[in-house]
Amino acid sequence: AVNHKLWPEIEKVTMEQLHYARLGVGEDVGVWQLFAEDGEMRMYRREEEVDGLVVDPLKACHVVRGVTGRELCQIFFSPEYRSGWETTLEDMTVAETISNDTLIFMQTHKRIWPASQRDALFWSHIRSVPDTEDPDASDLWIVCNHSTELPQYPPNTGKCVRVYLTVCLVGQTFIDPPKDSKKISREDISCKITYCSVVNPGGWAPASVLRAVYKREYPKFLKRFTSYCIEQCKDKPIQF
Ligand SMILES: O=S(=O)(CCO)c1ccc(-c2ccc(C3CCCC3)c([C@@H]3C[C@@H]3c3ccccn3)c2)cc1
Repeated sequence: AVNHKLWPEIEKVTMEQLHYARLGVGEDVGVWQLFAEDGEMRMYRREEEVDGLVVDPLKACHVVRGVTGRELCQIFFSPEYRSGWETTLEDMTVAETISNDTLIFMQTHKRIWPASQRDALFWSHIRSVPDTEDPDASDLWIVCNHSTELPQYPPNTGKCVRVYLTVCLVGQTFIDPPKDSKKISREDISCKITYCSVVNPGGWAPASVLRAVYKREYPKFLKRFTSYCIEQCKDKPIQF
């Protein structure tokens, strides 16, 4: 994929998102508001508008037991699992396969009344990176989704308004070694997740409506996604 014309952007945005995800909510610029909590899940947002459109950045931290960062990111990245966890999807197609770790998705999301229906066209890239801060720690896995353009999918031509998004999901595996050097099992592993998203709704939608949608949909999405991963992985050999 290194010779693809999008590669410089993919490299830049993915590494920027990795840095951004690793900033704690205290270290980041701007004030994060905790707006949802459920067990180990903490969901923060910042209220931001661009041209009068709500584009509230979102950052969610969670810990999921029994799956690795690699397994979690592979499920988030792979098209074949998406309909199992992305409940707001009406349609999804892989518009281009750039390489085995980089795809371009065209997705139509279900209409969320009273906003008009949205679609999203974005490249999606998965990679693992060594943890620079702690060389003993396991690799970080990241999936980065970033809006892009393709001539065969011009925006705002049909019924849907095109959203513009940048999303990342970062997973890091932690192993709690079992006693007397038994084989590591799923009870001994957990995964720390950071999910970041900025979604520009593309066309006008009332701020109050969008904020209500975000408040309702994001916690639901992350809970459903993580339980889906646990379900998918539980009877399979661990992929570190
Ligand atoms: O992480 S992903 O890459 C996973 C791949 O699917 C992703 C996540 C979210 C979106 C998304 C697209 C549109 C909208 C809105 C904007 C105006 C009307 C619809 C929303 C709103 C925030 C709410 C929402 C949040 C979570 C899940 C679905 N819905 C979210 C797209 C992709």
